[in-house]
Amino acid sequence: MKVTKLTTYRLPPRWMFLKIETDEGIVGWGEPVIEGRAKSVEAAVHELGEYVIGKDPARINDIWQTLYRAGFYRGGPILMSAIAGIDQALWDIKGKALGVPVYQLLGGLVRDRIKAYSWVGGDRPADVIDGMKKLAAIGFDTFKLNGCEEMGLLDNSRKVDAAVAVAAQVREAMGYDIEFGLDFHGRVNAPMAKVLIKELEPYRPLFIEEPVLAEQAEYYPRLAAQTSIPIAAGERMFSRFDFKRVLANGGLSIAQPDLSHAGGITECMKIASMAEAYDVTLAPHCPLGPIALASCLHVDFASYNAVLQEQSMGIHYNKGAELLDYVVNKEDFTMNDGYFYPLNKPGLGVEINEELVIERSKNTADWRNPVWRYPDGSVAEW
Ligand SMILES: O=C(O)C(=O)C[C@@H](O)[C@H](O)CO
Ligand SMILES: [Mg+2]
Repeated sequence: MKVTKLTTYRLPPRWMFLKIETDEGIVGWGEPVIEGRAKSVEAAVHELGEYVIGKDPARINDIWQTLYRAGFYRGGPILMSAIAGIDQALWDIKGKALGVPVYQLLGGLVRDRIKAYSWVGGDRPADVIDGMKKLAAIGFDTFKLNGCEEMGLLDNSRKVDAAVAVAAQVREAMGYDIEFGLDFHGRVNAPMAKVLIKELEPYRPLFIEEPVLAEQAEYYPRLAAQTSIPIAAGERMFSRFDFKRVLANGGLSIAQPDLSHAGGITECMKIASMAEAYDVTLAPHCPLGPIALASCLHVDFASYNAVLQEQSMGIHYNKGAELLDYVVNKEDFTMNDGYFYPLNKPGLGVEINEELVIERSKNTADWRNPVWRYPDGSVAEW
């Protein structure tokens, strides 16, 4: 079998799908994207496609290593997201060619279901209680919300109290029947992270995500030493080489590689194994679409240390399309009592409505995240 063509579709809400065709008629789908830099990743996919067209799609490891090493420069969000989408599609092809779901090719099921969590509250989480109650009514008991709005490099008690008040309201309204992670989203710098985490301790969030930016990961062990709240990070780490120093330095309790940013299934399986060696759990980051989610699920069902799966149903970014809009086999993604179950169809197990993808990819908007600024006019981390 040989790869014959790569086609990319940028489409609402802010996703990109990649279709890889072969000379035997088997097609694989991947989801390479960096939210807000889709055109850059699209260009990278087609540059890297030169190393894929004409090759045997079964040789995933050789193709992955070639894509990573052959161009001299490596790593980073753009190239690793392009590799991720190509890798996902190659696994999809391999599973379809052999007639088995990808998790079987990764060693088979290590669990029967994986707990999902849902976002509530949007960019400026004020009233998250209604959202939690609606989702709790359909079985969710685990949520994630932004831990704060803009937080100045040195901010005042009122801003800290406003952030902590949201966590207090959640516990007041929902008690301990639910769990919630707080995503600091990289908005908080190290001095303020120490202050904010200390004030949040009494409300026992399940984890604090990106307490500081990945480029400040040397603070993870220091922050972990001051709190019992588990530290989570990984969406802005793009290979096992980015994770290795963070894991070795300690402080991380939950590794959150993104299957569409960190080199795909091949790389994230290696990251999962590295994390397990350091007694770090796995909770793949996934605010994206169905192919990214399916790739996460196959890794979850083959990785012992997988504990939670993010999914984008109802997420505040999904304007213009929802998680399963382009999926034919929606029923396979049903979340019963807040859990996902294995995708058992051959390959990734996602049947794409290609006609709708082609239609919706025409003239699609090029999503950008908002640019925030502090009161003094300087740019703030979003
Ligand atoms: O889902 C998360 O944990 C996020 O932090 C969302 C962020 O990754 C946006 O997708 C960036 O555009
Ligand atoms: Mg996050």
